Amino acid sequence: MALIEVQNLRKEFKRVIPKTGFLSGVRNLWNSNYHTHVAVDDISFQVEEGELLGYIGPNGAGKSTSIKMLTGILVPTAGSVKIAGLTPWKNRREHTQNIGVVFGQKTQLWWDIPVIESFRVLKTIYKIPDDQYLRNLNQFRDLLEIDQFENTPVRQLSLGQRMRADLAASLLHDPKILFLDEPTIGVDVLAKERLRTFIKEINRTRGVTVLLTTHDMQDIEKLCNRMAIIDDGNILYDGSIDDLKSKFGNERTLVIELDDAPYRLNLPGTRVLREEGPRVWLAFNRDQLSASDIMMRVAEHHTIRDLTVEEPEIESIVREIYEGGMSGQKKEEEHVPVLDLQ
Ligand SMILES: Nc1ncnc2c1ncn2[C@@H]1O[C@H](COP(=O)(O)OP(=O)(O)OP(=O)(O)O)[C@@H](O)[C@H]1O
Repeated sequence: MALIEVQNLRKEFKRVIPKTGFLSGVRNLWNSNYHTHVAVDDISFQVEEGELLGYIGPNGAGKSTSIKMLTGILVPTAGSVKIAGLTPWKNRREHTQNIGVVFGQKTQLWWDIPVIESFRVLKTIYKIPDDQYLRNLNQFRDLLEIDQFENTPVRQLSLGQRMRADLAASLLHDPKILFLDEPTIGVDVLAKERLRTFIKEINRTRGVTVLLTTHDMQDIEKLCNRMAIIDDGNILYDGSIDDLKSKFGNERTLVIELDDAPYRLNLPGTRVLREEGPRVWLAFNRDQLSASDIMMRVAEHHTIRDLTVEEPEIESIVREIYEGGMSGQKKEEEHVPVLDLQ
């Protein structure tokens, strides 16, 4: 049995349709006109122990609502969730012992007390034995260097420091599963790298299963081997990043440096993305053309000094899926128009 089993999960929110006009403020107090908003429509997936799953989607797709149901904060309208055999919103106490949660936008720590005091409060709440607490604290001092700021109140920490403290706090009780909702949001490049290294390390060494939501595709590329793309409350894609690239990322870019300016470089099946002096970036569909075909055609008119083939960026594949859904047909028509050879 998988560690996380989600089946036909659905969440509807009732929203009041506001009354307008005379005394609307008062009349809205007794307003019983609702419309139903479907935040999560019908989601099913499974996560095996030790997996690191990226859960991504555009704003409003339903990611946070899903995470809130998986952590037991929200009760779904329909569907089922079993995590380590428990139903999160029914077995909240036992479930809380199994999970750690970090919301990048909101700290779980107490704002006005030093970080280490927050940790002590958590030690009491989770009934963490002394030896386990000290072992974990020392490891986090080592890996996250929290000793540099553990006596500082949370409100005085930088965002990167706060995220390190939140991550450490979420793991003090040795949870099996870690839910990370945008853990790198707003932090600088170096701090992001440090957080990613830590997440990878605890997944590798402790076998912690991680479900990560993020808008940063670098997080996904560097951390996850599997990703689920969600939009409008439904899963559009669930699979490996390599599969996503090979199924949907059939566009490659050939960067050619010529001896002269790329005059008359107008080849069927390619699209000029950029020109910079003697360099030109040509997009092509690798199912229809090969880099060597293009090279030969270019060599008929120019002397080639250098060339490289760039793989598709996961960022651009995901952007295309957000914009055009999963239809490969649409993407090909839009992105690789056939040009006439001059
Ligand atoms: N408590 C609520 N009441 C009414 N509608 C809600 C509530 N919470 C979320 N929604 C709506 O449900 C939809 C999904 O929201 P959700 O926060 O899950 O999206 P998200 O994928 O996490 O977006 P983002 O990337 O912007 O955080 C949105 O349209 C949102 O407005």
